[in-house]
Amino acid sequence: MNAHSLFLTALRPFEAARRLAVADGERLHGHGFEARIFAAAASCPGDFPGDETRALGAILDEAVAPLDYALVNELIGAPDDARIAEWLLERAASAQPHAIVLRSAPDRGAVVEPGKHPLAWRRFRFESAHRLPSVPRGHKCGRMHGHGFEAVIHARVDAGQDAWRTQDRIAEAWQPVHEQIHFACLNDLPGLDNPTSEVLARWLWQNLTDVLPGLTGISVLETASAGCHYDGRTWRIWKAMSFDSAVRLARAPQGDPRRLLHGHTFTTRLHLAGGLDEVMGWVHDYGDVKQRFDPLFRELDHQPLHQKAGLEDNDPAAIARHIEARMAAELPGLSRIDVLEKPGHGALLLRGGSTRGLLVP
Ligand SMILES: Nc1nc2c(c(=O)[nH]1)N=C([C@H](O)[C@H](O)COP(=O)(O)OP(=O)(O)OP(=O)(O)O)CN2
Repeated sequence: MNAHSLFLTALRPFEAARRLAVADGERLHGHGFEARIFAAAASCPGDFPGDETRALGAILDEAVAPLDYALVNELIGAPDDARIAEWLLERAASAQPHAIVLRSAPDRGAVVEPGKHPLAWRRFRFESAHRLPSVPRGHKCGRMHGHGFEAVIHARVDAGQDAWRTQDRIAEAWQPVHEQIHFACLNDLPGLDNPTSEVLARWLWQNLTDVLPGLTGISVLETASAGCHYDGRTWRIWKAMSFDSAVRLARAPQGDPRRLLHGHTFTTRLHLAGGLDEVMGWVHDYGDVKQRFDPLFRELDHQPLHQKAGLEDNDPAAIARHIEARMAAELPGLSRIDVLEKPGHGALLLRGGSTRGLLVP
């Protein structure tokens, strides 16, 4: 376990107005923003073991509070997404954040990490058919089918530039690609005869890298629960599964409601990193990840976790460790286990300690 690192994440929505000097003038407008923080578990001690995610959420809440129902320009100059995220990074300094991810609208936002260039991101949807020709006979993905795919594209914000300009550059670069893949059968496109998420992510990279300087990563979300991230060199795939469980935090002090029996709809995302199997065109079949997780899923779903041997602590970090111990041998390439107890709040256990790709999508 020594080489592993444990991160926590918390999320806080806020409503705010801002004026931005965008291409067509400086207009007052409003957003339903969402700020997400990532920090090493060691830097956000809680009041008791298992309280760390709440403690991180409290730091983020305090950081965000002045922006909620406010005019952002009164606090931050030229408040594009990256500058707001940088401001929050400073205000949440007590958690020594690894990063802040800001979403100003469902399809755009920025990522800031201390000492690094901010990134801007855009999210796009395309409606496409495909079939995977190499899967074994009877595999459902061998049939012609389709998805409402999504892609999330990250690119570096140039020094001194506004993040919205990078977001616009991403959209401009995306448009010609979108015209090829939206309302199309992916298998018909040159280079996409085996259009897995991984092959599609690489194909998008090849099509975007020359026209989008500063491109850092492409995520392809094939379904709501499965997707992959490609950074031009390596892939990371994930499969998400939800389980509904009864829990109690036995180490919470008397009077804390979390000491009482309660419950959560947990989401776990199992990530696998590696190269492509050149025949299958994938790192590992999403369906197989789900299948291998199934025995453990049955032990967690609709179960009282506080009574489960080896799972005396029921907080997301403890559950992530439990999943890691059970799944590491089952899934070679398992690189990360996320356990969220509600959307945006939970633990991320990185196997091997590398934080590459921690923040996306
Ligand atoms: N590593 C990959 N595995 C799979 C890919 C892929 O592109 N890369 N593609 C498929 C299929 O196209 C399939 O439609 C999506 O997979 P899956 O997550 O298994 O499908 P569901 O969302 O329908 O799964 P649930 O059972 O509903 O969770 C297969 N594998």
